Amino acid sequence: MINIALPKGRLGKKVYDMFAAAGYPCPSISDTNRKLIFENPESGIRYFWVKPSDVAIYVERGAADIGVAGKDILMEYTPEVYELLDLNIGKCRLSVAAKKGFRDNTDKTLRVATKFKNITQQYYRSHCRDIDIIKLNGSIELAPILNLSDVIVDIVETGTTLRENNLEVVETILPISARLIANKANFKFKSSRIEDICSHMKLQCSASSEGERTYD
Ligand SMILES: Nc1ncnc2c1ncn2[C@@H]1O[C@H](COP(=O)(O)OP(=O)(O)OP(=O)(O)O)[C@@H](O)[C@H]1O
Ligand SMILES: O=P(O)(O)OC[C@H]1O[C@H](OP(=O)(O)OP(=O)(O)O)[C@H](O)[C@@H]1O
Repeated sequence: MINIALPKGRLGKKVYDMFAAAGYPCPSISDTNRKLIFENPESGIRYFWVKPSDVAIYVERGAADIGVAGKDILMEYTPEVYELLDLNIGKCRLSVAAKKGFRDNTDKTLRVATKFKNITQQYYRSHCRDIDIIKLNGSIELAPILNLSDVIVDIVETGTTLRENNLEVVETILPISARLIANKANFKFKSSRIEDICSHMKLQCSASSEGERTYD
């Protein structure tokens, strides 16, 4: 049996559709009821719906053999997993953004609101810039508007949230996409099965590429 952690939410359906098209469907799967585990005994595949930021934990600890997580999550939490494949979906960027016209041109400690504490710390350390991190869990764009922070470090996909709140990208830190990851020990025990899944998924990546997005 191969246990696969799927991210709930905006990535979930796209990711499952890729697995199904790659030859690993699970007819009973649904994201509209409260069931979390779905099994296809014929193909020996079991899917779990997991909170996106938790996928890497399930995989790292072996509760799932493989799973799909955004590069943002992998960079932030650096789980001990194998990153097998860039699925080329869930494309976005992690960016520094601020109110239109903001310039970081004083020596004052910069106040940065973000969900991504570790990436933010690393980024500003590499720029030798003193910062005060304000850890938020959502609606990050509110922080500079209400003067809770000077800038934010957050995900930008279409740019709509920034635009509708009169913010703009200052700098891009990291391009992001969804990655297929595997538990290190389970990969050894189940290598032929997992490699098989990986190569079938790879064919889907090239077949169903989202294409290049244009950003603001
Ligand atoms: N517009 C976007 N906003 C956030 N994440 C995005 C976006 N576009 C693509 N992604 C990718 O999708 C992944 C899952 O995002 P989603 O918003 O579904 O989860 P989340 O609500 O941020 O996760 P959690 O509930 O675990 O905090 C992100 O980790 C990122 O890699
Ligand atoms: O560039 P866009 O297409 O507008 O997407 C970016 C927005 O989407 C995410 O928020 P999410 O919808 O996950 O809500 P949140 O504020 O609760 O994190 C992200 O944190 C940005 O706010």
